[in-house]
Amino acid sequence: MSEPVVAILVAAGLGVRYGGTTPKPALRITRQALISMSIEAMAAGGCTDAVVVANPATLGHFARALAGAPIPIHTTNGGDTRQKSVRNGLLSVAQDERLAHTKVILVHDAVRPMVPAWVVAEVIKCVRGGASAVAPALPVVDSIRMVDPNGGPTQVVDRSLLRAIQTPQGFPFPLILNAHEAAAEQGLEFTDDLACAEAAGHRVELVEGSRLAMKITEPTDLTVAKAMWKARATIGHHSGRRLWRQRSNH
Ligand SMILES: Nc1ccn([C@@H]2O[C@H](COP(=O)(O)OP(=O)(O)OP(=O)(O)O)[C@@H](O)[C@H]2O)c(=O)n1
Ligand SMILES: C[C@](O)(CO)[C@H](O)COP(=O)(O)O
Repeated sequence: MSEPVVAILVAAGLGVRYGGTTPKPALRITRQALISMSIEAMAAGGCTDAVVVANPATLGHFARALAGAPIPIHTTNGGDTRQKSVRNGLLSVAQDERLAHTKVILVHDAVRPMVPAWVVAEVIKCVRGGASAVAPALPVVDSIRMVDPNGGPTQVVDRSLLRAIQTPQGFPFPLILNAHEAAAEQGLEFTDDLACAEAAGHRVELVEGSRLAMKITEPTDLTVAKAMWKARATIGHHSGRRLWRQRSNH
């Protein structure tokens, strides 16, 4: 049997910025819940198993979505930060007799449901090729300024050097497990797993991201995502690649 490629899907957030009573990963862009689309995207890109990290109180909302998944699903409880939720997912992989042998692990926000399979496949390929920490990234398109917290003048930032980081982020399994354990021991907090691996001394690599891998954070994002999903054949892959080639210097 071929070795597993495990996707950890973090789905235990409170969705404070989105509001409402439905857990964000149970919202819908199509007939499917966001969590369901995210799992299908991971499977389409080459993942063999998924670990869904969720709060026990909201797991019922995901039941139907998880029942129809194309790959085996494991579940575990979330923590009170994204980082703690990821760590719980990693520990559950380590405790599973079959999954513990995985070499490649992906960590994905359940609320990035439209990520194309080619992005997922590229992250897996890069880790298999020897990379320590991989994430999809996009050039920034707005002009950027840094504000002074003391009310001083704002400063322009060279946006050609900036990248917006997406998920899934990929790692060799023992490397990211150890990095999370070290962060927990030292009380370090990061906004993503790439930064966690980097703090443990590992080199970060960026691959081309996609506008379709947008994160559903606020209500407007769902409206935008619905429109993008309808137009997905024309989005991201071509225009995104052109932008990446012209501006990228990673
Ligand atoms: N304690 C947490 C916090 C976040 N997440 C997950 O991490 C992803 C990215 O988080 P975000 O979009 O910020 O979701 P929320 O934390 O739910 O949003 P908010 O910060 O507005 O409460 C989401 O899939 C979310 O469910 C998680 O599993 N556990
Ligand atoms: C992991 C992430 O999606 C990468 O861009 C991002 O850092 C999550 O941030 P959030 O504030 O937890 O949504």
